Amino acid sequence: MSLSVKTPGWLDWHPWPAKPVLQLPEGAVDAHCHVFGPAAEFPFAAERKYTPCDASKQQLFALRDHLGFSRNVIVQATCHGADNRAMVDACKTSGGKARGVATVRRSITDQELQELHLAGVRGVRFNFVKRLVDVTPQDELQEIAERIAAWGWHVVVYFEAQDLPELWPFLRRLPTPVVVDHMGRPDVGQAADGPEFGMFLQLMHESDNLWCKVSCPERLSLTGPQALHGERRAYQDVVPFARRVVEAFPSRVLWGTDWPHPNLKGHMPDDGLLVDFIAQIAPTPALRHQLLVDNPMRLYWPEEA
Ligand SMILES: O=C(O)c1cc(C(=O)O)oc(=O)c1
Repeated sequence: MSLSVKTPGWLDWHPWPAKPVLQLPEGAVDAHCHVFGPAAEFPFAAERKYTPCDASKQQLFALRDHLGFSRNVIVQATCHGADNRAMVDACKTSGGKARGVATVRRSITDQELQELHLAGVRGVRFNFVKRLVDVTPQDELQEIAERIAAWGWHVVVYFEAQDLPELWPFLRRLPTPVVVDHMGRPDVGQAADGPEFGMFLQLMHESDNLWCKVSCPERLSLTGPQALHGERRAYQDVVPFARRVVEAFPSRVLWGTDWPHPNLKGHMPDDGLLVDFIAQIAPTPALRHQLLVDNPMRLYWPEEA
């Protein structure tokens, strides 16, 4: 795969997002976003499944300020494999306003883990989405989870709803807090109170250590409307799913923009309108304070929470 040729159909992040109408609470955290490269400085991994556009830390921090967030949690994107340099560089130069989630292999040394911790990393990501990665065997992941538990870190998992039954025992065994990306990617064509999403909610009920990112409506939505052209009540079909989780587990939910939105080919949302989506899923100031401030601070800046 060539270094600089974007994957066909790739949509670049929105260049001039609206100002959100929703006033975010003081200290709000964008708890899921990425940096891509820039490729000239931080080349993408040889084993990547897609080649994105560049999305630098400066561009991420400008978006943070524009949208009204105070901090970022930068999640290692799969296009960088287990080379965490771009994410680490962004965390280190953020003036304490960014923390990170890394991808590591079992060969990582204790000293490397310590360096990641000092840079601001507080979690590792395990990815089970086959279009994004060659999935790592569970025994290797378990070993990594046990090592990072000693650092007080947590595990972030990305999987698709149909894989939950198979992953269930593994998720239950993890010794750390476990954060599920993008609600475990439910099929929102099914009912929010139907069996598929019910299984995910049951896992949350049974596992006090399980957290959920109620993010990525733009990926999950089938019928929109899209967060574009001033639409401030976007992705109506995702609302019942996210709202259920927020209301049932208000102290174990996180939200993030997912900027720069890897692998979107249908439409690229306006991030300002995406922030306004939050008002639909966390309708009260108290719920929004938990979602955007209290919860991410407990997980990523516990010394300040
Ligand atoms: O659904 C995706 O394509 C996607 C990809 C990545 C990544 O490549 O890291 O991260 C995400 O949060 C979502």
